[in-house]
Amino acid sequence: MLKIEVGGAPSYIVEVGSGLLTRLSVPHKQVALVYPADLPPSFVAQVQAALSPAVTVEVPARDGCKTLSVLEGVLSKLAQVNLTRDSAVVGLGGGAVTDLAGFAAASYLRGVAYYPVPTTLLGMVDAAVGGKTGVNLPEGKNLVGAFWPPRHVWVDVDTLATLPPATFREGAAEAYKHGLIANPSLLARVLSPDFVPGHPSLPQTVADAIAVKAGVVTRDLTEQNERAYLNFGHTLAHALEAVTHQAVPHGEAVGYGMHYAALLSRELGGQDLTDHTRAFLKYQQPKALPPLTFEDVQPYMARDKKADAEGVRFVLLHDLARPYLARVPEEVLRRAFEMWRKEVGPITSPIHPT
Ligand SMILES: NC(=O)c1ccc[n+]([C@@H]2O[C@H](COP(=O)([O-])OP(=O)(O)OC[C@H]3O[C@@H](n4cnc5c(N)ncnc54)[C@H](O)[C@@H]3O)[C@@H](O)[C@H]2O)c1
Ligand SMILES: O=C(O)C(=O)C[C@@H](O)[C@H](O)[C@H](O)COP(=O)(O)O
Ligand SMILES: [Zn+2]
Repeated sequence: MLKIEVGGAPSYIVEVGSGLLTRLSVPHKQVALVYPADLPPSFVAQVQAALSPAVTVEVPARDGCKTLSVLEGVLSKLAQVNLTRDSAVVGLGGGAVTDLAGFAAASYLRGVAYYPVPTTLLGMVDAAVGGKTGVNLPEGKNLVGAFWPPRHVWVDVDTLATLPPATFREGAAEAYKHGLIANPSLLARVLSPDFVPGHPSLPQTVADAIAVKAGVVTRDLTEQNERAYLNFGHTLAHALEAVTHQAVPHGEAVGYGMHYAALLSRELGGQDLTDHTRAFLKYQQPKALPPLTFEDVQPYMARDKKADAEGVRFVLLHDLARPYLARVPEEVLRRAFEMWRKEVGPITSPIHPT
């Protein structure tokens, strides 16, 4: 068992290990369990047996659950069973469900305890840790939400066995991102053939990727400065997700967006790290993008949460593990977008391999 402490008030522990689903326990009399409709039923059964939830709420798969109307349905279910303030919400599944369940916990009765149990690689290395919770609007990703840190996180790596390989590779994008912004040793480990469910080295790589995020959110929970670096690649990524109505999944959008951010970084005089982001795209084999112009994505990039009164800011890299925030002149954004668009065409294939 590996344990990572995340600082805060209060601090909490992320446990990484095997067989955790059957051993969950929380110090709350009433628990609400939220999970997606397509989750393997055995996961739900194991958590139900461990926690005896007062209410279980099944929600749509993927970002289909990250809407205000699904949130309303979840909150109503909690109210219908009279869940009290000393209760807890458990979110079991990928990052979409943990974002939704975390926001339900943050807003129900103005806040009850929240426990994520991530079952995707992306949820494990990123979404379940750090307390960003929320839902999407048609206007953009995660535009409504709250910082609501969990009380404890259980990362049961056994659950990755049922994850489709393409979904595993979606999560690899966020682990690779942690490598680029802070721990370059992760880069080769993520691309290694050993980075697969069941391999004995996987828990340590997952824990090291979590440790990057844990360190950042311990120092800057509410994104006053350093936390923005965790958004590397996300300005374009969120635009791709929103403009395609979530046809591009988050992890693939991040793979694409990291390559754009590496091109921008190089255009602004940074080290050329595009071989790294290109290597990641080759590994990830994302779905082909529809034909997109700069004008298609620009309105969504303008709503990025890193924007301030003076405009949008991008996370760029001077070099590996040397991130910074910068405004980028529009002509540079456009030039890099054209380079990116030319490259991602040939890299992608229209049929998503599994
Ligand atoms: N809060 C954060 O800090 C943060 C960080 C990164 C991403 N996110 C959000 O996370 C979401 C993406 O999360 P994701 O990549 O985990 O995708 P996801 O939550 O959409 O899950 C992908 C699919 O896999 C299914 N699934 C989950 N576990 C499974 C398993 N073990 N076996 C088989 N199927 C399984 C899910 O039900 C879903 O259909 C996006 O909404 C993104 O915005 C949030
Ligand atoms: O935790 C963070 O901070 C991140 O930026 C992690 C991202 O991987 C994640 O996608 C997050 O949800 C993006 O946050 P947002 O504030 O840009 O919506
Ligand atoms: Zn992300």
